[in-house]
Amino acid sequence: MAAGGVVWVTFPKQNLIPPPRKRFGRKLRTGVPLISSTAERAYSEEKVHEVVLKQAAWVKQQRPNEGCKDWDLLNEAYERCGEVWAEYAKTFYLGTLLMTSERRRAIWAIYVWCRRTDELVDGPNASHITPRALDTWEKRLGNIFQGRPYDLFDAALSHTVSNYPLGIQPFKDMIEGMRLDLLKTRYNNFDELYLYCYYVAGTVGLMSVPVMGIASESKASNETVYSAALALGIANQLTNIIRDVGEDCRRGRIYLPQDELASAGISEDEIFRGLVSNKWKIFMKNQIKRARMYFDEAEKGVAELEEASRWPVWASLLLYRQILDVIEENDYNNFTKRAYVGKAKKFASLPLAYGRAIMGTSKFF
Ligand SMILES: CC(C)=CCC/C(C)=C/CC/C(C)=C/CC/C(C)=C/COP(=O)(O)OP(=O)(O)O
Repeated sequence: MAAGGVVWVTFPKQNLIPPPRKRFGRKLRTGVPLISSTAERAYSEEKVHEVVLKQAAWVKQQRPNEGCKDWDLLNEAYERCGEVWAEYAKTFYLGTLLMTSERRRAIWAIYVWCRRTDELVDGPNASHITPRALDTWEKRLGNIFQGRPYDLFDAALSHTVSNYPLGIQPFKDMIEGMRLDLLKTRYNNFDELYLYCYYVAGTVGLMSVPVMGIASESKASNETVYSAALALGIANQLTNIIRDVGEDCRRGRIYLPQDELASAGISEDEIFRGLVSNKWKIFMKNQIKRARMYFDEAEKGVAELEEASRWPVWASLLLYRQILDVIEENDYNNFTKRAYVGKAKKFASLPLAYGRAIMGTSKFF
């Protein structure tokens, strides 16, 4: 776990540089580039250096009189992270809006790095991504932690890891999850699936705690709080997997445990055909039950967080948990119906989340 490995780095301000826009492949609706696929595939250390020099020159050229105020660039870096996060994480974005601004920015920077990492194997250029590209990404991660960011998004994270006691291990583990995802399209049993969920989402829980903060009055051990955070990541990912069965199998991936599918008598052919049979419904009920168990586990830890972080965490927990309710309402058709929590429902859960946050427990609300 991340709790022990605290890494402090000094952030070198002169490295705050904008990304090489032209090289970015994918653009979001807001025009924000997300990942530089060509660069990810082809860049070498020398090329990076060359790009960095070009960018530094660009900065000077753009702001000749201003003398390139690093603080402005840093703000821009965080703002861009916010834009990406708003575009991508519809469910979690709302929760981050409830945080203090400093924490919100840090969480955006962390989550955007996670999103970009995920995008390497899940995005439009995924077919070009090799284990070597992930090695390069990991090297770049090391540079971020040493205060040598490559682009603007990295710069925000570099600043964040210098501001909060974040360890590098969960970030590395997430890259390991991507390595796994490159090679693996089936999971034999829940143990294997759990490991995958840890890599791709449990790690996010571990990264979040140092930013959210543990309440000074909390009597719980660090392990308890980190376990709850890990459980929330696992619960979210299991929910995600249950929600996206149809979408994933169209990409040739089945994350559901093979042994459990076999015991339920469900064949791959039925999954590919999107058959919502009775046995599928029973199987789904059990998968949902397990995801809820992890949510329950996570709930126990929220009250241990700093007060200002409880509401946002409760909000995102309740929002994501509701996806499971929608799957039930959709009568377990997660092949062609996307379980979606509408805006009205989302906003309706905010007072409930607030109530839980101030009572410090889930009992009364
Ligand atoms: C409970 C305690 C003690 C702390 C909280 C620790 C936290 C914040 C844990 C949450 C970790 C987290 C946000 C994991 C992400 C997992 C996940 C499945 C993300 C899916 O992201 P998207 O697919 O982009 O989201 P959408 O469903 O909105 O599309």
